[in-house]
Amino acid sequence: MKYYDAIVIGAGQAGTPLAKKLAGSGLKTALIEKRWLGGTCVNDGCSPTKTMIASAKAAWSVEHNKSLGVDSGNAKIDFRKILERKNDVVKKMRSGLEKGVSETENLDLIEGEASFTSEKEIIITLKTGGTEVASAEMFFINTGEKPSIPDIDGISDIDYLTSTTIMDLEEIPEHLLVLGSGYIGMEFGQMFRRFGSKVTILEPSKRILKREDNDIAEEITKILGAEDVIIETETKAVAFEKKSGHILVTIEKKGEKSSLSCSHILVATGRKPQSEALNLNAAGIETDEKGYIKVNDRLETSAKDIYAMGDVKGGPAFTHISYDDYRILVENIIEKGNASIKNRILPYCMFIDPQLGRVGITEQEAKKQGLDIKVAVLKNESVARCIETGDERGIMKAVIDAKTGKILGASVLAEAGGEVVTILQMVMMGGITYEQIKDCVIAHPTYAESLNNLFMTLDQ
Ligand SMILES: Cc1cc2nc3c(=O)[nH]c(=O)nc-3n(C[C@H](O)[C@H](O)[C@H](O)COP(=O)(O)OP(=O)(O)OC[C@H]3O[C@@H](n4cnc5c(N)ncnc54)[C@H](O)[C@@H]3O)c2cc1C
Ligand SMILES: NC(=O)c1ccc[n+]([C@@H]2O[C@H](COP(=O)([O-])OP(=O)(O)OC[C@H]3O[C@@H](n4cnc5c(N)ncnc54)[C@H](O)[C@@H]3O)[C@@H](O)[C@H]2O)c1
Repeated sequence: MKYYDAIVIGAGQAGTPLAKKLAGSGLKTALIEKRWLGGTCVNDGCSPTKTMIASAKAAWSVEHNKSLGVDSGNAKIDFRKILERKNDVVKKMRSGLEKGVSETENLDLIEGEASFTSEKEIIITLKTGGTEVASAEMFFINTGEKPSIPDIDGISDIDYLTSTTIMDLEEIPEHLLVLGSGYIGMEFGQMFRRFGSKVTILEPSKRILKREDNDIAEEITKILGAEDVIIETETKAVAFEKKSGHILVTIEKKGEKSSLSCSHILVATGRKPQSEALNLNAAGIETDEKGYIKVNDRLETSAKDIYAMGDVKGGPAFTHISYDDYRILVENIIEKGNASIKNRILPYCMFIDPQLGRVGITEQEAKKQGLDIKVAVLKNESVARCIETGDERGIMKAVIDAKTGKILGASVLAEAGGEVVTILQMVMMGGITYEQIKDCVIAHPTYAESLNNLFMTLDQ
């Protein structure tokens, strides 16, 4: 048996930097990873998708540029090159992490799957075969999530794709049917449409992107509709059948059944925690009914000296949240501070084009909470920068506390929406009021300048 001061299970967005930091502080540390360093973000999530989305944007621009007076013919998609570039980006990022970990003193990387045998001990099923037992004073769990596959008649008989396997496809699907209109469904749907696939998105709910405001969802539906992405709401797939060369899907819309044929299916119906293999009961670690590890505001689990970080603890599943969990644990464990995840402002960006940058509360959520709010809304067709660059798609809005004038949340559906919303995030952090932004001198004609105009709408 090997003895450590700290064992980190899962080399995701929190696990890898935390293992390095713990080892750097003098603690004998082990990092256990069953697959690859970098976890979902680097290998299957943010980086590979955003690399491919950049290619899809380039393809779209070829056509769009014609409206700007630049005609470079028709876009020719070299899918092999797109995949090669994506693989190179992933490899480069992953090898940077491998180098960092291997050069860290006091840190052992053990490649295998960890499972608790008691509160202080784990067994690791090694990648190379065999097992190893290790014990530690402290454990940090960062095992992330994996795609959740709905139980639909015939699904196990078809070769459905997930967000992981779709990135290794060597051909562009002729007709991609996407189940689910969350971030994954929307990003891949638009991307493959731009590569030339026919794309149909099925969403059982009344509308797409339930967490977002209705006007934002409607605008996105319009934008994707203009690119011929077919979105069917209140529609679900109820059966699949493999036919020669295609998949026959029985769909149900408001109780009416019909069928459609497609070449590929992407299941993007949500993700579930990777907590089963951990045998959490053996360590007395409590989970919720879905298997997410329960933590308090300091990321402590129900078991003493065992912490959970990132997606596996439930809540918003984003790289920057997992990374912030790492920061909180460093502050509390190494620097003996008292950091908490309470009242953390939540920003995120959905990388459809134009991007949906989001921060804080939505209008629908504010109304649900009965807050006294003002809402500022501006269409991009009246933003100088958008008019000049020839891309007037989208809308921006902010939710404001009616009494204090402070910003509670914002949605920016625009080119560089993720960047513009970050300005509002900093405004929120600084407690700046909307009147101050309205009257702030901002360089003309930038996207940021539209924030003057957004808040001017409240004077009208
Ligand atoms: C297609 C896609 C696109 C995304 N795009 C974005 C984006 O643009 N922006 C954004 O902020 N977020 C994005 N996300 C979400 C983001 O990837 C995750 O929130 C982020 O990676 C944080 O994950 P994590 O640190 O909790 O764990 P992960 O990164 O998932 O890492 C967990 C690691 O633990 C390992 N592991 C699991 N169980 C065990 C075990 N028992 N023993 C040893 N190792 C184990 C896994 O192999 C994995 O390497 C995307 C996700 C997907 C799927
Ligand atoms: N840009 C980003 O930050 C980004 C990008 C991709 C993924 N992510 C992360 O990954 C997580 C998972 O994304 P996701 O899109 O898989 O999940 P999601 O929870 O965002 O969306 C899933 C969608 O599938 C629908 N659905 C459920 N069951 C269905 C069924 N049987 N058939 C059809 N539709 C069904 C749901 O109604 C929902 O709209 C996100 O919550 C996000 O945190 C982030």
